[in-house]
Amino acid sequence: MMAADQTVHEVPPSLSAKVVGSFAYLTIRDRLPTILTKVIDTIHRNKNKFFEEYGEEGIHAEKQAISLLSKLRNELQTDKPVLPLTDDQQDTESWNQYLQRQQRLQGDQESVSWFKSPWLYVECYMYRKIQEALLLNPPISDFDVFNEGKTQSYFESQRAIMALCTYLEGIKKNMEELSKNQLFEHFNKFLQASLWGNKCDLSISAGQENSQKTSPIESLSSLQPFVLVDDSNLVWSTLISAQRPGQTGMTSASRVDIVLDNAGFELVTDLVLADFLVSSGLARQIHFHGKSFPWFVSDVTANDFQWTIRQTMAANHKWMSKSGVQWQHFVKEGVWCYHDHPFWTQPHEFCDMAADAPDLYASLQGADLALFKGDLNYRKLTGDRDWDHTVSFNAALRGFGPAPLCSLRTLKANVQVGLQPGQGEKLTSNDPNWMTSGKYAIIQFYSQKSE
Ligand SMILES: O=P(O)(O)OC[C@H]1O[C@](O)(CO)[C@@H](O)[C@@H]1O
Ligand SMILES: [Mn+2]
Repeated sequence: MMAADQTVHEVPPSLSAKVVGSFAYLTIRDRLPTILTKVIDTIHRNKNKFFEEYGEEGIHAEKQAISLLSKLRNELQTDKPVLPLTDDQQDTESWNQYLQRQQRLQGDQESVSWFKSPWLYVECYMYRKIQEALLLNPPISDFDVFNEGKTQSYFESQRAIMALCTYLEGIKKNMEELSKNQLFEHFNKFLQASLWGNKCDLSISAGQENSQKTSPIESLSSLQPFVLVDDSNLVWSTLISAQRPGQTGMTSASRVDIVLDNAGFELVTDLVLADFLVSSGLARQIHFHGKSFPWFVSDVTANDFQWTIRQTMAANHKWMSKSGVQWQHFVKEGVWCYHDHPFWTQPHEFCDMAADAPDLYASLQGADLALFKGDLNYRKLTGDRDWDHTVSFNAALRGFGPAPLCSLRTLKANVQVGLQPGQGEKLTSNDPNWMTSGKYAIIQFYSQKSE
């Protein structure tokens, strides 16, 4: 495949639990069953709530859902074949077609199964199966099994959220007087705060509490050495080059899309960044992309998005509530829009988006910049494959590039490209878990325009 660097790259195999002892193997053997057990426990703990709301039907649904999830956990732990979905949802057919595609790719020697098939596929499949177990048991179909963890992560990050909103409102007070360099300084701080906000996902911790305790802005400089790729200058110049001459000097016409990741503290860092981009005139509109159902323990759904804004508005803290009111206003005025296309809760590599979700690809082409938050999005951007670390980001994207894009990711899975020769080896000698600990991060940019 031809890449900007003209190097021909063999497309490596998908990461999978076939490699015994690998992070994929340990995730499927240990963390996914733990997450399923916590889901079963959460449904059981809400038995009385279901009875109060739905009577005997609620109890019956609880029992049915738990038996489906126990069966799923057993199938996972005994490496049974992956089965087609049986609920009648908008995406059911597409999921079952993807299963057939995996079976064709794998050949009919062995069935598509938890420990033999691509990690990305089976991990995404588990979260879709959790949704199926609920959808097949109305009236508890829209019960969010991960809600408690997400709201807890928000409440346990209060001090960090107060610090961030205070810093933001302080900047916005005299935004007019800021020089371009000062604007760039603050932009960088908000971009990095959004980056490190990604440390707080609840999948890597198998649902264990993982909120932000330290002051997000003050800790940025001490975290800088852990940023392995820093293309923030390219992100800045993309925003600046989207400026258009207006009546009163340069005004922004740019649309920035943020493909969200986790709720709780991370979402607040994304909303603060989005507020700064609009209030500073660096962007005219922000399009947020969330998940259409509870996903990967802590990923943002529409409920989480609205709840977080309402909760911030209602906070007993002057600058938090001021920020929340502003965010509600942005949503009302259409300056901020929220979308949740079903493609984001499917297992596809993003290089398949143009073919499998052309409407979403076309929508992203309307952006001047697309920010992809988190580890799972990076796995999908790079196809979750065993690339050599020095392969270029562009090559690993395999043609995906609807708009200038940037991944803001803390490393929590063993795929990383676009490093300098020897950089990966040096990291491995210092810290064998550098790719999965969440200690390191990247700000990695790509634009077809820069080819
Ligand atoms: O919320 P994020 O940053 O996408 O992280 C998701 C985590 O879940 C994983 O799938 C591992 O279970 C990894 O991708 C990552 O560790
Ligand atoms: Mn996530």
